[in-house]
Amino acid sequence: MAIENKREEEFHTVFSRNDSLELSCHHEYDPAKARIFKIIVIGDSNVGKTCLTYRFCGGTFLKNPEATIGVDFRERTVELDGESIKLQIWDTAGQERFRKSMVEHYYRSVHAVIFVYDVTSLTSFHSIPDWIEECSRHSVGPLVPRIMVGNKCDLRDRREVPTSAAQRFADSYNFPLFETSAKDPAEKEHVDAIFLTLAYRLKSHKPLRLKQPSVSNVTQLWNQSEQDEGTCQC
Ligand SMILES: Nc1nc2c(ncn2[C@@H]2O[C@H](COP(=O)(O)OP(=O)(O)OP(=O)(O)O)[C@@H](O)[C@H]2O)c(=O)[nH]1
Ligand SMILES: [Mg+2]
Repeated sequence: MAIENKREEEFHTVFSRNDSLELSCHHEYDPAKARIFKIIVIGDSNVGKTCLTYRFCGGTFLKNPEATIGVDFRERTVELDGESIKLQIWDTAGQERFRKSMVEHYYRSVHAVIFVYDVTSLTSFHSIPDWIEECSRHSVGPLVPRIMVGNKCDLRDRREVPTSAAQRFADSYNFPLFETSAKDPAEKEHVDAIFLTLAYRLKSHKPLRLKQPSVSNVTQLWNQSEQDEGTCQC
């Protein structure tokens, strides 16, 4: 299914700021209902995790977000090949003091992990190994898909993390890499595509196959195309 053809009405979005974790710590399969997948979004404070998840679930750029405390839950149900898939997205806190009591919950029964850095912050990029390490420490299995997202591509003049360096790093972990902007309206579909790529991956339980190192272009992943000379869409 092409992203471009996806109709807005196929999406059902629910927002919740929810202190209860009970809902979120299991994965159940019921053919009568949407399958639920838990995706955690991890990375330094201020990289744009909240704005990215809000962009995907709400379709707009969240102005003046506050630092996330603990976790914010967002959900979006998508229809993929006739099946409803509910993506339950855990927008985690980047600040240590706001996350320390929650970390165990973040990783429990997680189905996919999105590591986010800010392309204008080398520091946030250099933190990614620490986030990967935290993930491993919490027994997230090797088969749980992980992707990397470099956010704030709209700030072209302030870029500190070259695509080539990020791509080399991502390749060394065998993670697909995406660069995007939660802010730039022109990137809306790309943000959708990043999450939907994961959704397809989770639905099919097949590994993402990247034919050669490149900044991942979702359509290529989608079609498993032989010609994946992907470039940043920013
Ligand atoms: N220019 C630009 N600014 C962005 C983008 N995404 C987020 N921001 C800004 O970056 C700041 C931090 O965004 P958040 O989404 O709150 O960051 P976070 O990673 O959730 O931070 P914590 O909740 O503290 O972990 C805010 O001022 C946003 O407006 C983007 O794509 N481009
Ligand atoms: Mg946040």
